[in-house]
Amino acid sequence: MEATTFVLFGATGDLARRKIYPALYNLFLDHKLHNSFAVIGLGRREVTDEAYQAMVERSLRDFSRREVKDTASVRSFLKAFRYNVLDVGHTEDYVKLLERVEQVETGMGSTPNRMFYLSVGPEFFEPIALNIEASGLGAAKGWKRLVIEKPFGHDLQSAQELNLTLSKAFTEEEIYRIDHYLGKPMVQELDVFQQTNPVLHALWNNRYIANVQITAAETVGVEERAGYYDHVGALRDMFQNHMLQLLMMLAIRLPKDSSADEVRFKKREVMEALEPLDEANIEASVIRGQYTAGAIKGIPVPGYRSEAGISAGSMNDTFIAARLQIDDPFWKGVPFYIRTGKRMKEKSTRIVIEFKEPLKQSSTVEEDDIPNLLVFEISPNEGITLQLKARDPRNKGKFKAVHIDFHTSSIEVPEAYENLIHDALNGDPSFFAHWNEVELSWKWVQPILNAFAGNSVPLYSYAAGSHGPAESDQLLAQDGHHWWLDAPVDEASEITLPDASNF
Ligand SMILES: NC(=O)C1=CN([C@@H]2O[C@H](COP(=O)(O)OP(=O)(O)OC[C@H]3O[C@@H](n4cnc5c(N)ncnc54)[C@H](OP(=O)(O)O)[C@@H]3O)[C@@H](O)[C@H]2O)C=CC1
Ligand SMILES: O=C1O[C@H](COP(=O)(O)O)[C@@H](O)[C@H](O)[C@H]1O
Repeated sequence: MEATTFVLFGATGDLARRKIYPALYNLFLDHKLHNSFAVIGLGRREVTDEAYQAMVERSLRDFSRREVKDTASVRSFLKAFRYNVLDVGHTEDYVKLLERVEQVETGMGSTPNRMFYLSVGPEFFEPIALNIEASGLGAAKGWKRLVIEKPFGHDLQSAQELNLTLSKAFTEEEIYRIDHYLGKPMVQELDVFQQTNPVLHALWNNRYIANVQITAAETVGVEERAGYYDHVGALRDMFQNHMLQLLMMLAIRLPKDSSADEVRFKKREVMEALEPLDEANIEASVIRGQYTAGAIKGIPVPGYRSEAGISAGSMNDTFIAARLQIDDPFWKGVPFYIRTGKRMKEKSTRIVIEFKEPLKQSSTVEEDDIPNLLVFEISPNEGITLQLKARDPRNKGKFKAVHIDFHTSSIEVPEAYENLIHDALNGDPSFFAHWNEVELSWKWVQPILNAFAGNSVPLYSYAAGSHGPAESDQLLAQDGHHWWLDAPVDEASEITLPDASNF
């Protein structure tokens, strides 16, 4: 870790308060911040340094996963925070910012390494990057890095344009594109499990795996974000970035101790091997859904079109499920089923790997079908479960499922933003999205965007509190598969593996 000036655009915003300050605080408590570490928060509001520090402190109390009680350490942490007024469009504000940054760096007596964190709306990414370059803020003796939040573009063309503009001020090596799913501890473990466990390594291919199911289900609706979400939908908001990143992390085959460059190269290979969809036949592989009124944990909730700020005739997707195929020697013939949606039965992000049954004659789902599954629980719970089919000693001729479980408590593991900010401060890009991945993701998604825009794909409805449209079940059923581990509707929302019995 080196001395760093952390220049935070959007310092008074929601993301900064909910994620960035708590993450920095936890890094501070874990002695992962350099002694010469300063934050300069920016926004249009007139805020004194003291008021800014009080706001940061409040955000720790409201959102930190750790109890904030040791006032001496909180005070010591807050000393690093200063605030400057800056309106993105005012070039003179960048000149004032440069003066402040230099003053702080001189005070610390440190090499001026600068991390510019853009926690602002996407319409500001380009002007900020260009003004950093024009004002000289980016010309310090030390390193400079740009951390950029999603969304990275609205479609393929706008993403390419954004990247071109950013590249006028920052090289690819200096750009850290945040995809917070890549910061989730279990996602960071995926390649390690596969690389370091000979059993998993040997099974990680189309000879043994029947299908892979990736789910990110949310119980929340559009919340306060109608203006953003109604123009974006589940495809852009979750699928193009988080879901495809999960697919890449699961499907890459890496040699042990791979470098960041190798990880990114292999992810790119996965995206290049993803079979493109035929725009004229998107509905064969993609299910688009929108929630109607229903109940979440027994509490009635309105349908999407009745949410505040959503137009009555909105055709926006709040759910998407898709079948993807990777055309490479390891994965050819293994369907990857991906789904994500708002207002679903439970909050759960997980990957389920279903293994093939060597002796099974037919591919249809049988009554007492007990599959061999490997389940990665990513959030909100963290854990891994191996479900094995075994003989039931009390019930001759029958089988039962046995489970090998490993689960951690959420207090024990760092949050995604802690991992990511720590990596960016250390110059480790392994868990950030490289431009190649982002561009290939948009390229793969673009025919679906076009089909949605032209309404050539049906928009199926699903009741809030369900597992999505019935057609998403059909997508798997036609291949002889079904989604595993969906919690029964109208029962507790905890996921329970069927017939759980631990060794
Ligand atoms: N909130 C979240 O959970 C997530 C957010 N993101 C992304 O992070 C980014 C920030 O989101 P969020 O914090 O929710 O947004 P907010 O609207 O809560 O905050 C926006 C911030 O930008 C500042 N700002 C707005 N206009 C200007 C301007 N003209 N010049 C300078 N500063 C300005 C605001 O300060 P002021 O009003 O004082 O100028 C405020 O600090 C977005 O790109 C979003 O997509 C990504 C994932 C999750
Ligand atoms: O990026 C986003 O992610 C959240 C879901 O994140 P999670 O960590 O809670 O799974 C989603 O609610 C939001 O719409 C999207 O922009």
